[in-house]
Amino acid sequence: MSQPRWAVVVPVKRLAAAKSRLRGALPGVPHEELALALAADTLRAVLACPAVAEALVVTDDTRVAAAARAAGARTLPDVPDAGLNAAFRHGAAQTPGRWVAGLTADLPALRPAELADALLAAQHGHEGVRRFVADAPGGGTVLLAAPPGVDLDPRFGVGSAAAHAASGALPLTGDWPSLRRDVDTAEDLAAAARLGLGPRTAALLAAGCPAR
Ligand SMILES: Nc1nc2c(ncn2[C@@H]2O[C@H](COP(=O)(O)OP(=O)(O)OP(=O)(O)O)[C@@H](O)[C@H]2O)c(=O)[nH]1
Ligand SMILES: C=C(OP(=O)(O)O)C(=O)O
Repeated sequence: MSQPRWAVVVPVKRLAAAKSRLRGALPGVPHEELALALAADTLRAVLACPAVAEALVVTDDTRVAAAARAAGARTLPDVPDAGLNAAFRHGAAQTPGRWVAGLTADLPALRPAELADALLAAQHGHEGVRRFVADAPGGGTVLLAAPPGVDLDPRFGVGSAAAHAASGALPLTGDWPSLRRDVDTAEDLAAAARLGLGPRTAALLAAGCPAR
């Protein structure tokens, strides 16, 4: 049987408001450039992943949308003032009958092979059940996956790993350091740099004064 190929929904907040906890992490680098680089490197890995048929970027940011389309993604505007989970639902609604995953856009060290491995793991073992990958600290979620015909039902936000588990999703337990390494703070950025950053974020780190 050939492997199903996934639709991956990647929401990105407006750059001026995004990644507020990272503001000032790279002195000399405009914050919006850093927020854009994180999303661009995440998307680059998604589009390079052999398990992915389509990336859908949900954003109201014109720079993000232009960069996403140039990279080969489809784009959709946000649901006005509805937040992150509405963005995931909006994207997932465009992919009826498909294997669909929601992924946060703050994974600048993401390796396509780790994403492929996690998506493969999500396809096996538990028919008709949503699966999720917790972030490295364990409280958050980086990936939520649903089989065809199953509502993605995203519960991202503070404590989302527990919220996803409570809603019936099962955790995926693979060792995927680059997938689990979301970047919210300067310390997270330093940890992602130790794993190896994508080119856009790496270039900014080289230009700025990196967090230690
Ligand atoms: N489209 C869209 N994406 C969002 C929204 N809120 C968060 N995101 C994205 O969801 C992902 C995870 O969110 P967070 O880690 O909380 O990122 P954030 O809200 O930009 O960061 P902070 O301001 O530090 O909380 C990031 O890739 C954000 O760009 C939203 O309202 N709409
Ligand atoms: C939105 C989330 O990300 P973070 O906790 O990194 O803000 C989440 O983990 O559900």
